[in-house]
Amino acid sequence: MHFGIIKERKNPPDRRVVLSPEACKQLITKYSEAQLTVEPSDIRVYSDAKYTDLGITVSEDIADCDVLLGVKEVPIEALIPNKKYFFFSHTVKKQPYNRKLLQAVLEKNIELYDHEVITGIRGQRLVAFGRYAGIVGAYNGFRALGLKLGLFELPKAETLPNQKALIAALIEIKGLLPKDLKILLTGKGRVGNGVKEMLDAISLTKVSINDYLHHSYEEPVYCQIDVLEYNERLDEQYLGREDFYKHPDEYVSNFMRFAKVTDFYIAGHFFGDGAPYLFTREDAKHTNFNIKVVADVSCDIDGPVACTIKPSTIADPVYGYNAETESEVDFMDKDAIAVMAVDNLPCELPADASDGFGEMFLKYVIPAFFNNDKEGVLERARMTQNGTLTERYKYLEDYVKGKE
Ligand SMILES: NC(=O)c1ccc[n+]([C@@H]2O[C@H](COP(=O)([O-])OP(=O)(O)OC[C@H]3O[C@@H](n4cnc5c(N)ncnc54)[C@H](O)[C@@H]3O)[C@@H](O)[C@H]2O)c1
Repeated sequence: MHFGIIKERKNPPDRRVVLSPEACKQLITKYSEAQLTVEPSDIRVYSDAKYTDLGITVSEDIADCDVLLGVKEVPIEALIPNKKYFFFSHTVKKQPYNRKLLQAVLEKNIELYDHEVITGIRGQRLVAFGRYAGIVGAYNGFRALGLKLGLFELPKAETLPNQKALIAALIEIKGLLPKDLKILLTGKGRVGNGVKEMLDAISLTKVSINDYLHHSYEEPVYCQIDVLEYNERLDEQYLGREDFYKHPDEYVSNFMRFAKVTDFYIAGHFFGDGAPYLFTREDAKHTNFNIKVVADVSCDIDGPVACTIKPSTIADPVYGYNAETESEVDFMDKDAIAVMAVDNLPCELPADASDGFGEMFLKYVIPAFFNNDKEGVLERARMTQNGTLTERYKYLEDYVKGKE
């Protein structure tokens, strides 16, 4: 089996890679029958030399590879026919902007395995960047808070080398945070726990929901909540999280009790179809609404977190939302809520994100090539084969044909 690490070609440039030099080394050491070629790249976070230093082949010639590994969508003209490809195709939700890409994959007889649908037997995702979105999202949130309140200026995350450096920068400004700051975090998945990792790394005190809602503190504190804390059933029964996932229409938001006491809100939840908005534009107008800074890692636009009216960019990460006029304003305006809603946060931490992703890929995906895919990992992630959609992805047929 000959693996190829492809050069990222999408714009804006993405510096991440599926396998770091160290991960490549591990792969060829563990599987003597594996071959590996890395396509040269001048934007990748790890230089070509870092690969060659470890004895990994770097070459423009990847025509002999069987399996090509990338992160972002591969431009159609760069797709090599008859190969197996792994990348984020952003087609599984029928995204209109990638219809042509999936059509080209089928025309070129490519076997596409999308990272987003690499799952375990119970349907859980096995490889993802969410943790890194949480890590950078928390950092960027503090950066926005410092600017908004005029308290401190943190460097941009992308200028720092790794998570350790982000933590060190936050520790330096910790003493400048408002003494009574209350931070709310929604979500307990990959993103939510990535955020939590950062809050814990700077030793912020975590408090219970009851204490968060009813007590005042003389130090910054945070509270992490999940769906059943920010929603409640219309009939007030408690039926567990699965019930919420299955019947979101039977719930209403219970978020305002938190919004009344929160200064800085970090959104790290997943928002499912049909779930109640956490807070609406009307809620944000309420005199009791206290949130001044939002780091929206979830980043659902014009929906559950009403002040997220657009995604922001790494270059210009913070904008302001005026609740009264429901419009974008300068985030430094007195009445503006400062919103950080960068939708490609892991790109700001390309080395750590690549290292972490590669570890998961080595652990969960690579073995499947050598054990006859005994866990079904490849089978579940294979979207196309022999020029057609596989059974599991047949629901994309009308999308591919341009009918929806
Ligand atoms: N801004 C970025 O750069 C970036 C990067 C990665 C992920 N994200 C987004 O962050 C969000 C969270 O991702 P994650 O990887 O932490 O997800 P996850 O599946 O690991 O965690 C999901 C969390 O949301 C809650 N949740 C609420 N409604 C749910 C539902 N209907 N189904 C499942 N879980 C539900 C879960 O209880 C859990 O706490 C996603 O919307 C994702 O698109 C953003």
